[in-house]
Amino acid sequence: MLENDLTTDLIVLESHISGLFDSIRKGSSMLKDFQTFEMRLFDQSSLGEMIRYILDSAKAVFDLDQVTLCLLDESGELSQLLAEESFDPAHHRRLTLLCDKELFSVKFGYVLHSYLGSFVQEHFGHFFVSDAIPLAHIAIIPLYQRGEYLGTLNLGSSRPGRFFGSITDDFLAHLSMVVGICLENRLNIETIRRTSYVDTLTGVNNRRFLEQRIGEEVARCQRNSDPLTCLFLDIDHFKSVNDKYGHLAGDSVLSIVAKAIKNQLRNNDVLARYGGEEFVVLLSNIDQSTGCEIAERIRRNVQSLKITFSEITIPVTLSIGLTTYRSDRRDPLTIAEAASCLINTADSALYQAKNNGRNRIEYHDIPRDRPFALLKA
Ligand SMILES: Nc1nc2c(ncn2[C@@H]2O[C@H](COP(=O)(O)OP(=O)(O)OP(=O)(O)O)[C@@H](O)[C@H]2O)c(=O)[nH]1
Repeated sequence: MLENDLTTDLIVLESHISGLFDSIRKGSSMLKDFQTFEMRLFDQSSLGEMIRYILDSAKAVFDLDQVTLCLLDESGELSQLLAEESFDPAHHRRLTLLCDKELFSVKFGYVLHSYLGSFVQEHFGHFFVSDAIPLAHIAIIPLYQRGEYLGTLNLGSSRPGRFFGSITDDFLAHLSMVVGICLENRLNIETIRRTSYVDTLTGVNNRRFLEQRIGEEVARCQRNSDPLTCLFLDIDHFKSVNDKYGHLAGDSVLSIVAKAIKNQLRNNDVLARYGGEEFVVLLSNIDQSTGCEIAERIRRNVQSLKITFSEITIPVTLSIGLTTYRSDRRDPLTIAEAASCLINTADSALYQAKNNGRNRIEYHDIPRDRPFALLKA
């Protein structure tokens, strides 16, 4: 009798131990998956990739039926950064961006603590996509970074009781922290990258950006045998604007002229402040005659600007030099040579426009020989 009882106890104990080992194995395999997820998350090279990775991979790694993200985007910065990557949030239903803090608060409520529990459509429906697998249990985890509320990460499972227990609480708190840090870190990197290419006074791109993009534009033009037109633009007698009206007035003129030039261009054209009162424009797939029309349109538009500073009207004109590059398959220039050619030839055309009286455009052909080695200093 006693022997039977002992045997039964032993079997129960063995089964407990085996269950315990199972949970340890499961826990350790989950920990490993989570570490891999974390490492890959840190490794994503753009904001769009990171969001895609969270939405797609978290679902598989944590064996879930739905993962969604709701992010607060008050300044519109997130939308803009994603647009630059051609990531259209409208095509990603599991990502919600809300720019209105009030609306975020009304629609989502400020989720200050994680919610782990049953899915109730009327309360939590807006956090998830409705036409997917029906959800039974959900975790809504707030994302913070340095006290700033970023939004929520929302996990859904069709299994009742999927998110349960103190280990889950700790795990979700850790997940929330990691996702929050990664998102903010990526946002900071993208913001620094963007601002390092933007001229702070005029808001257009700077010379560093041009030097990077010109190679890409030349390569594209060589690949597709398309023309590439380059405009070199310089405000006439700008020194006397500063001398007569003051440096602040000069700054204002620079900024207004930059915007006026930009308004005459397509979205994908490159406009950069090259330095001082000089700007460079790259028009991809634009030939000489259309390039001259665009340059003339810019010149006329700037001449007709009514720029006032402290109630004084400041007359402003531009001189523009331009050139068009077409790659020659028989004697192709290297990308660096073609880039130098474009800038130097447009600059020499600008020099002629200045000599010929200013407030005019001049076109120069790219020279046939190869005299150019460096970008204009
Ligand atoms: N206000 C202001 N002035 C600047 C800035 N950068 C350069 N300048 C001024 O731009 C002026 C350029 O003068 P110049 O190169 O002599 O040319 P210009 O007077 O425009 O004469 P032309 O080009 O020959 O028509 C200089 O006085 C610079 O100090 C800036 O960011 N703000």
